[in-house]
Amino acid sequence: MFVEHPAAGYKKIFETVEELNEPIPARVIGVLPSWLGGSLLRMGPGLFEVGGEPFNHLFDGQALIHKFDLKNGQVTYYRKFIRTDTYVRAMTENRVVITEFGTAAYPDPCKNIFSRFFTYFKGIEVTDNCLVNICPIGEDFYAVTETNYITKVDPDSLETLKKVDLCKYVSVNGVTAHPHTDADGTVYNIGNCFGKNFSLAYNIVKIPPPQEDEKVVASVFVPQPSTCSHVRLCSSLCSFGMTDNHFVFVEQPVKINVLKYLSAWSVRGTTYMDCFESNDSMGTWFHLATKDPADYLSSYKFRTSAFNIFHHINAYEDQGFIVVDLCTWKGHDFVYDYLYLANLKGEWEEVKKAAMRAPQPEVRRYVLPLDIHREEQGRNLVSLSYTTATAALRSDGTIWLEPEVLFSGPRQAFEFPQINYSLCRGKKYSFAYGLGLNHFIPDRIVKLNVQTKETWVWQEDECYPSEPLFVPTPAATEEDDGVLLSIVVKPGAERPSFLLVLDAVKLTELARAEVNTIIPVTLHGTYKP
Ligand SMILES: CCC[C@@H](CCO)COc1cccc([C@H](O)CCN)c1
Repeated sequence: MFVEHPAAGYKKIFETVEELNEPIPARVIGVLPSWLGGSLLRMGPGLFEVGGEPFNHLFDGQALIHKFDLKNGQVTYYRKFIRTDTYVRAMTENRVVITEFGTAAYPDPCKNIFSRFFTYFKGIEVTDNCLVNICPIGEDFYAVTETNYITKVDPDSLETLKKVDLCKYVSVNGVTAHPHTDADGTVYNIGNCFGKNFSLAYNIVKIPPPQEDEKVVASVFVPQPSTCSHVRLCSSLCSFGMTDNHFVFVEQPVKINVLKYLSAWSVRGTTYMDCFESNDSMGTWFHLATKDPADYLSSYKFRTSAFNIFHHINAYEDQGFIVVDLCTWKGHDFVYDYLYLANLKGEWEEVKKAAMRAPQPEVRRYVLPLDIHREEQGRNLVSLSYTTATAALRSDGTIWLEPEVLFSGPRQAFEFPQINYSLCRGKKYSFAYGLGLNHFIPDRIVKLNVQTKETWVWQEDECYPSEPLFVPTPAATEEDDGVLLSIVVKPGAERPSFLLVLDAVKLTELARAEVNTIIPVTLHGTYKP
């Protein structure tokens, strides 16, 4: 059923590399589509220790931006560290200065006992380590994590341009690394707001398309705080769904302990990971808001059994229902507990053992009925012919959801999902592309027909790919007429990394562009035509 990795070659994608001073040529094998001329931009961790002090978690390494330029069948590769405050200060002081997701910074050992003591009472310095994604916003590109800091980057020179504090524009403590972009260029995002007197909310943020020389200004779009399931805890949000007329966001039973988060790490060595706690009784809630006018629909109380969710695949409206496709991890234990580097860099038998205890991955379809008449309870309200997902009214006025499983394999996740976004975002669709995680180790690329459940796989021995990005063939009308781009690491090879170009219909290889350097793990990215 799944490939074994006893040689543990995957360790190499979690090791520090140096940035490049100028782009390096890649050796192209195969034939690149002549129309494919642009840049693949991706973010990931690239520095995994400072001054001999290792980072602990997958989301701690210092942000490294990667760029594959494709032009007239030629390919070059380039990468630079983002000059974030956290990176610059770590380089200057040769130690971990800013607390990262799973690694605590300690006061400067060179300072005297008093100044060290008082650093514990200074507000926390929230990290700007934008290692998760690179997103186009209007004409600009921002490297992002999930805190309030986003970093403007030049997509050609990879120079760091400007650090932006979203708190100056909207009341959010952070936004997801997965914004949605409308056909008219409007960018939407969602974030936690643990505002004044802890009025917890999930605020949806709207960044209008750039008018002439108007600054990119965000505004809070769904102002009313949504009733968080718990008064002091809000859920960690990683992505959300957007249809033609609605936003869908899932409140998962992994909560941020706001008191801990805002108490300035007073407990020595607190990290962001220490601020999460699982709620073992709420299950998982779905929330709906309308887009225009912006309004939170508090009467829709959708409930289901507990799961973790980081990545929405797509959501669309059909005959009065909202269809929501998700990459879930069953249960309320926090999946990020299994993403410490010590775990990901372990021996293969250890990696498999850890994954046995973890929440199990499953691609699921949930269907949310929009017109709820207070009719008899228990009846299935979903009347779509093509899905077995159900929704039933309960005596307490909530609506219990049961999913249709689109893909499931023991410790085989279909994750980092991508679609033909420009054609299908918010629309009824057929194809999702994903990175296959084998006991959390990325070792294959998968295509899933979400209507028929048919799958296609690209896999090669000792190869560790990244999230596959779909690029449509110009003027294509077929949903899967295009290519998939993925960065693959093959540690034993003479040229140990390559850009893989697959035909998206059957995942057949068109070309690969090999470079003689290891490219560490990348999380998300974008293709700039
Ligand atoms: C207690 C959690 C706080 C929230 C921000 C406030 O909404 C998450 O904060 C971080 C901090 C560092 C790296 C990250 C990564 O983006 C995670 C992986 N997606 C998230």
